[in-house]
Amino acid sequence: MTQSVPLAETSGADADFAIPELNVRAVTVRFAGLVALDAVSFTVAPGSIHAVIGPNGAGKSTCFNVLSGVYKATRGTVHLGEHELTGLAPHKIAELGIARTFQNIVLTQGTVADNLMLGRHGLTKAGFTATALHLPSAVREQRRHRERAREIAEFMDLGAVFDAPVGLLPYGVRKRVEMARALCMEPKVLLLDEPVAGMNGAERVRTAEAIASVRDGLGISIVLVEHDMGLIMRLADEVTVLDFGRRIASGHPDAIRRDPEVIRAYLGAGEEEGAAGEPVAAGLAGLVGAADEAPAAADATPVHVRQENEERQ
Ligand SMILES: Nc1ncnc2c1ncn2[C@@H]1O[C@H](COP(=O)(O)OP(=O)(O)OP(=O)(O)O)[C@@H](O)[C@H]1O
Repeated sequence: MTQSVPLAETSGADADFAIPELNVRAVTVRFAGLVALDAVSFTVAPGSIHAVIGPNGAGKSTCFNVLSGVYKATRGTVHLGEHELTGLAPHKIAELGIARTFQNIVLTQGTVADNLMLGRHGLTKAGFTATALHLPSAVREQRRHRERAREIAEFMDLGAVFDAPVGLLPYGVRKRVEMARALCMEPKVLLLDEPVAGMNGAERVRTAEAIASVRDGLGISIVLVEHDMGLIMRLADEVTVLDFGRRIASGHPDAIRRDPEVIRAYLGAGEEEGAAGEPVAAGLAGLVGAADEAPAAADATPVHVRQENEERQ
């Protein structure tokens, strides 16, 4: 993950590939009587890692589902640059440049190459008949997509397993394949839903490096939902904190981890008064940079995920 690859494989399309701001404005989502998101706003700066965090049930997944078109906002708007995404179908949103990975989907079928080529599907121009008949234009196009998929695999440190069956790879590598598949869509914004959930310490370090490389090497914006606070504090350029569907804080990770309302939301009201705030301050400060060294001891990963991690180690 040290080399850089061009932002887009399309020649002469650089203007189209300028990374725009992602603007979420006053988005509300209601499920019957429940307000899962309550007028939430935030902006993802081009080429930044923007984390959306919050306790269980805060509305993080709902937010992701709105951004990717799985859920429709009851109110509010989402724009990617000049394009309004509000209410568009997921495939339209993907076409406009938003790709996502899922928390619980880990690929097991086919080779790494097969999976990455699935990510190229939306960019393939040759129709079904041309492809089935192996017409020269279709063959050329497939070859070009495969070369690009290999480039992305190498960027994600997957070059050595490009032709390997995904099902035989370790869990952490499969999760990286999933991220590479999303990158094969040539997105402008990558939505990562709990990318290190269920990983052991070494896998987390590798994945954190991969995420940083995507920002630093490709310049793509990343929106990250993750419970691992060490990873968030280390990687994120900006953090939006949700609690009961409301945005309670937004800003640089250093400011977020000292924000009294964030501390209250995570650790419970009243605790920050104990011992001049030291236990709380120490607890949150301990999260910073802790994910890589001692993820189970110091992060805010939910208990069930920690147990999975321990079983894997
Ligand atoms: N499809 C749905 N129908 C009804 N309620 C829903 C639906 N999806 C989410 N909710 C509710 O909306 C609220 C926010 O849920 P959401 O899954 O977005 O939270 P979260 O922050 O992602 O939580 P977690 O960290 O546990 O994944 C919760 O009260 C949840 O029960």
